[in-house]
Amino acid sequence: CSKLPDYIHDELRHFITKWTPLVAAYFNPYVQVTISEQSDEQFRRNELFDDISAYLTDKCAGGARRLKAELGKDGKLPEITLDDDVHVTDDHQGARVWWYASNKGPSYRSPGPVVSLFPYDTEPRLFRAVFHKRHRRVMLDDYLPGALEKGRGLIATMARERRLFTNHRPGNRSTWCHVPFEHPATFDKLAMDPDHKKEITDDLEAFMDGKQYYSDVGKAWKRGYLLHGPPGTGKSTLISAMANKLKYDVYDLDLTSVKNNAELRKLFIETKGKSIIVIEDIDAIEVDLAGNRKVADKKGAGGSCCDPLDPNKDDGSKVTLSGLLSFVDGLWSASGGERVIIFTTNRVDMLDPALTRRGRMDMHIEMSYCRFGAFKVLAKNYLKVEDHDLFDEIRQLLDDTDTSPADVAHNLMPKCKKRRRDDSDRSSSDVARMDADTSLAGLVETLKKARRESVTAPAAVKL
Ligand SMILES: Nc1ncnc2c1ncn2[C@@H]1O[C@H](COP(=O)(O)OP(=O)(O)OP(=O)(O)O)[C@@H](O)[C@H]1O
Ligand SMILES: [Mg+2]
Repeated sequence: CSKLPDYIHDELRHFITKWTPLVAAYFNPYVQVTISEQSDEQFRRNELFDDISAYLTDKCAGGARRLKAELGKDGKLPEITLDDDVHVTDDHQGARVWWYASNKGPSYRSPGPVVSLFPYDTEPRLFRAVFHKRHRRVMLDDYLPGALEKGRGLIATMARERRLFTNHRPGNRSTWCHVPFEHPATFDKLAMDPDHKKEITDDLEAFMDGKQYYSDVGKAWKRGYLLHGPPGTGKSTLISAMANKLKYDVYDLDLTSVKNNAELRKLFIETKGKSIIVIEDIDAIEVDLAGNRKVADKKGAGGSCCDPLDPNKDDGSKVTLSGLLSFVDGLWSASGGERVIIFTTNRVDMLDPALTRRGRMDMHIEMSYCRFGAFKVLAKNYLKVEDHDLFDEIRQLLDDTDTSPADVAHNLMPKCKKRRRDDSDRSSSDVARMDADTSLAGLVETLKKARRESVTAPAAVKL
């Protein structure tokens, strides 16, 4: 209507602008239903989008002209989904529906009245069903509910591949991309003090079974863990073991590529339930967060940081500590349902007190240097050895030195491969025993060297 000639006076222009779309809609015989990826009502991902996606993948993919294939879990069978901007048709009781998959937002309109089940606010992906209006009743009352239910059933029964997400910024927009999550870590293989390990697994089990408890006490069904310890002590490995135990997806959030709190909120909203959100090395991004801490101090942790007088105010150009904390245990933390939030750090003492204060994260887990209990797990994993003549000496050396499980594991690994190449004609149990002897002897030497160095190191510092 902006293209109407200038000589048309305002009243007529207003009339045309108001009535043209309505008249066009009246005569358009087609109805559209859109199902957006994002529900703006609940500020969470729209689960119906996933249901319909599963339904269409199963039912309609054969009719699509362009399909998107991603490698399935075993790396062989492709997982087929509709590519963006293609359509497929589906028939139900003599009525035909055209399904469109689109990544375009509000500007993407085709003529006809729109029944929007889940309206959108910012460029979500969406599915759009278009059908003749004489089939309106059968489509809305029968076909669509049936398709959604079938999709939900498919999701429930499908052994869904779990995913590892990370955020990135193609263009000027922050979004998640993913790869299959295939880390083999389990609690059985994790080298740590057995009592400590049991404490963590008990906590996770209580969380998994805690739906009713969380609802009864009026708490959001989420759990926060702060993992701290020196490099190579197994923090990332523990996260993978947790994800495998809970059967959750993992969202590895890189805060350095998040522009501001609004973008952070959008990323959180886009995460699904039954997921672990991880922010690794939180101490490394402390510079930005600490700057904004001054504001959080004034307002109270987790409070607003929009102080117009403060140079560190949330001016929409950065992620602030209070912005982050509002997802950890503020109002936003309840969005999206069952989830775990994990921070990791090498330097817990350097963290902002707002992050470490009591009650902020539900559990602080210290991953420590390798002592004998943890070593026994590694010896079993790598060498299949549960006892050995060198164990007593190794116990003493591990008590005397601060060696990370990663370093111990490194000592148990490479020599095995070397020996196997040299000794292909020996029996496998002989080779395994010799591997163990060599690796453990090598470990003893490494630990002795580390002990010597740790004794001389302080003197060197004084000089
Ligand atoms: N507790 C452990 N149990 C089993 N394996 C471990 C453990 N700690 C370290 N490892 C081994 O060492 C490697 C490095 O460990 P990991 O990446 O989990 O350490 P990290 O604590 O996350 O280190 P960083 O602080 O540098 O991120 C792992 O791939 C794993 O093989
Ligand atoms: Mg790590």
